Amino acid sequence: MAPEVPVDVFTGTGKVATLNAGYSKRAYVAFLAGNGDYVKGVVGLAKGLRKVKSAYPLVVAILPDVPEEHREILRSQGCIVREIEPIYPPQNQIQFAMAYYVINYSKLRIWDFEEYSKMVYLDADIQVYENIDHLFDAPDGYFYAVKDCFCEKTWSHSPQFSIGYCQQCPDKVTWPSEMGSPPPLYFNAGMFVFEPSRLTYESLLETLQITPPTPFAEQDFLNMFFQRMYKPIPLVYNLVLAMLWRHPENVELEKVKVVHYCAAGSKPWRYTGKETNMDREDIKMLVAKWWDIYNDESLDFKKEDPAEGETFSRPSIMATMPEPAISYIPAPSAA
Ligand SMILES: O=c1ccn([C@@H]2O[C@H](COP(=O)(O)OP(=O)(O)O[C@H]3O[C@H](CO)[C@H](O)[C@H](O)[C@H]3O)[C@@H](O)[C@H]2O)c(=O)[nH]1
Ligand SMILES: O[C@H]1[C@H](O)[C@@H](O)[C@H](O)[C@@H](O)[C@H]1O
Ligand SMILES: [Mn+2]
Repeated sequence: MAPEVPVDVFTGTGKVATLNAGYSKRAYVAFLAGNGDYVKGVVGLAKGLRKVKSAYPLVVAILPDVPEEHREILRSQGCIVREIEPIYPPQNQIQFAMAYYVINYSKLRIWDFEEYSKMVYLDADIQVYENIDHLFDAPDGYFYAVKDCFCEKTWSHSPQFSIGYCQQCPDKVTWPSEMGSPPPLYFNAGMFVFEPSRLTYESLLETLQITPPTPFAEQDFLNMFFQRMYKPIPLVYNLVLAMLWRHPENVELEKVKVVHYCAAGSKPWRYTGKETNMDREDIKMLVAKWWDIYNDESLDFKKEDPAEGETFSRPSIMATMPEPAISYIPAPSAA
């Protein structure tokens, strides 16, 4: 039997392992496609990680269609920019929404980043408000992520939604026995802890080629692939905003460490306040909080900043290293 995850790993009270010998083998990783405004999300994230004094660098896996100007912005914010090749869905499966699938499946390339032993993946529309470096100390051999919520319209294609079942409150509407066994736990793939590995990477790509695309693209795929290794972690590590109005009884907002601006209309850099639920006070507060970090010039990366010592000088050195030359086929526009 695999060992249980020690509870204290997720309390966040433990010491941050800054001078850990394995330090250089740990990193956060985000993903960027296209020439649009998601680059703002990654910049915000880089500054947010700096604000909470994260000891580990932020690697950004980018598709070839990210313009040089945006790559430069990322480097100037201390990010390690790594170009990846696009991953296409299995042939003949998809006539429409191709860009959507290419964007999302390409994320699987991060399993190939074998120079890191452990990584924490974060979507560009995520912000980190408290240090989460202790997640790297979680035992190896598992896939850690936060359970998703099935209550938003984005889930209307699913049997869960059709009967009003959500794993966030599994006793409210119980799973009817005539529908078979209840669905396995399902995570949101905007944040997860994983171990890059060439073997896993190859198996992911191979399996993808025989897996028909489904509405939540790589999120559905990863849920299937890692079903048996999946360990849920507390929702403070990825607050999917819809939790605020769908399951307020499960949320203690002041304890939340990581916010995922994934609800329709909630991306801070596109926020207008007009969409459903976007006029809520908690949402306005969280959007303002994101902008405070984004606009805070004191959080801009300073190459020569000695105050941060070993833990920050290393990312700066790596950030100035040339990218490895990788050949690629052009990606479709991510618009
Ligand atoms: O034009 C784009 C679109 C997306 N992205 C990247 O792709 C990520 C996923 O897109 P969103 O964050 O907009 O989408 P959601 O949060 O609604 O996505 C959720 O569902 C997706 C699949 O449906 C993925 O699984 C994603 O990780 C999960 O959080 C972004 O954060 C960003 O890193 C870009 O770089 N450019
Ligand atoms: O990844 C998706 C997406 O982010 C949606 O916005 C959200 O409603 C879903 O719960 C999630 O699974
Ligand atoms: Mn997202």
